[in-house]
Amino acid sequence: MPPHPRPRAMKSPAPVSPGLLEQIGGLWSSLAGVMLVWSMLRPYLPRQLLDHFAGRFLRRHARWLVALADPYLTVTVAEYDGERLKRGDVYEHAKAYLSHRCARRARALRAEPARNADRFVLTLGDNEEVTDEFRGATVWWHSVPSPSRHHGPITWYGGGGGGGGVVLDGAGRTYRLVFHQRHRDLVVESYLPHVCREGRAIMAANRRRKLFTNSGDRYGNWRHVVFEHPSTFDTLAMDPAKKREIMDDLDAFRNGKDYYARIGKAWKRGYLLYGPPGTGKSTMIAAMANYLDYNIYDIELTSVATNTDLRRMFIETKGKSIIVIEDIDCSLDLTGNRSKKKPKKAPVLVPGPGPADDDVTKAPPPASEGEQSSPRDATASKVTLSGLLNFIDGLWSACGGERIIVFTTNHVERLDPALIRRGRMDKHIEMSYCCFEAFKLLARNYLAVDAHPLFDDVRALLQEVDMTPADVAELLTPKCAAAAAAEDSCLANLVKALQVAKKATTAEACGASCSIVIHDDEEVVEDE
Ligand SMILES: Nc1ncnc2c1ncn2[C@@H]1O[C@H](COP(=O)(O)OP(=O)(O)OP(=O)(O)O)[C@@H](O)[C@H]1O
Repeated sequence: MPPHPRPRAMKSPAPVSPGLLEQIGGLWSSLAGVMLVWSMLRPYLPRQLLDHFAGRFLRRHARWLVALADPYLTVTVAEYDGERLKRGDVYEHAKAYLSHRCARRARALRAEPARNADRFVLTLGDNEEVTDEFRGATVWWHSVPSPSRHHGPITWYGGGGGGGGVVLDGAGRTYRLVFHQRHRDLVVESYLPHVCREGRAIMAANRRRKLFTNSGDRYGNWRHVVFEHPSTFDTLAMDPAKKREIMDDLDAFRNGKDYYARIGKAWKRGYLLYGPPGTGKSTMIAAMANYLDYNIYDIELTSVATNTDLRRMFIETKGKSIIVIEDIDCSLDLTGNRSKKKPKKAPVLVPGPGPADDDVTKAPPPASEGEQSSPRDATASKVTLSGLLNFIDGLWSACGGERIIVFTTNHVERLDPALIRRGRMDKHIEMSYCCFEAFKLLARNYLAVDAHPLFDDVRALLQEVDMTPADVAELLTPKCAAAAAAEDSCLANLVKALQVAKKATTAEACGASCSIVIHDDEEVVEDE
């Protein structure tokens, strides 16, 4: 690289005609005349004018000479753009395009996992070169490895004649595209957009949904597994009208790129899911991801050291993703300075607003009475409420776009109003106890029944008793796959459990002691 033009075939020299010799002689005498006039005029011309003329003349002719000697131009596509904050989209597209189009012809390849877990994708290995044809033009792609492991900046330089380029200082791989200068317009205006378009389509086809987590990583690095949760809106038991409303909201968000641009809002949306344990908050998140075909980033806030780490983690997330903080009331003291209430799991916290970046240097507040059992050591999270607010809707939160942020909590009343106000958490969804419509869906999914004589009993009891969808689902699960008429026994057992729960509620209301035991053999027994 760059490619060498093919040597021309040798020909025997043609005899020089006398006319040509005469022309060359004339040219020389004209040139001599110009030089003579120039040397006579030169002492009378101003110095600046001479310098200016000489500079321009030399520059122009140097470029011309370079282009004559090397007519090939170079475009570099770096793995990291924006000073290494995130991997460049163009690089990803080029990589997908090359693995699809050209990797078959390459000799050095790298294997990466594909959508289907049993398969892998081959990409260009380091220093590998392949050719591609586009509308009659030949171009060359070269994969340049990172020159060192040292993390340094990317420096761009403008180029003349041979084109621009990039100086890499350990900033990831680079693809170098080389082509003849006569194809410049074709490459810039048609070929590169074609590469991006094709690459994007290939990436979409190969995409495997991923579940990312930072859990257990003090430096806030994302690790992922393939996301394969089977929950969908079809299997999610909840009031159908409410479900439809959520799906419409998600559709509006997914198709709302232009709308968000028009109203000047970052393309993101916050969902707050609240309700008792077992009402399907996590199940709803999985259904949302499956419905939108988005990745999930599950943030374990107590594993994030500082607000700066939180911001960096956010920047590293990609578009088309759901960023989740589960049980947010347990993660931090999110009441800021407004309340003395302590978080359930009591991680170390730094109260108060304050700039997001300064928190690294803040000393943790002294442990108050009752907190001695959870020592505030150096490894504790220093993420603050202000850092979290910044994460949700600060300036950085707008980068990338197409992100949904979901908080879940069992205790919505414990959260600071600033955290969940509209605009931050745009949609508040209460996940409540099982209603009859939700039960019907569970009965259809778990037992394949749409109607049964016991349905009326279940309807009446669910109006009086609170039972979570998780409990209903458990009672509707046949304990033996081969059991005949499983629906009869499961539904009967559910009715019994609801009756016992109703009695317990009544007894509790009148102060009597009562406990409910559900034995493994599915018999619901009441102890008084
Ligand atoms: N609405 C629902 N529809 C279908 N299944 C449900 C629903 N709610 C709960 N389940 C069942 O109960 C199990 C637990 O539900 P899930 O973890 O989603 O509840 P949660 O509200 O997130 O609980 P927690 O607050 O304890 O995290 C799920 O695996 C699912 O099988």
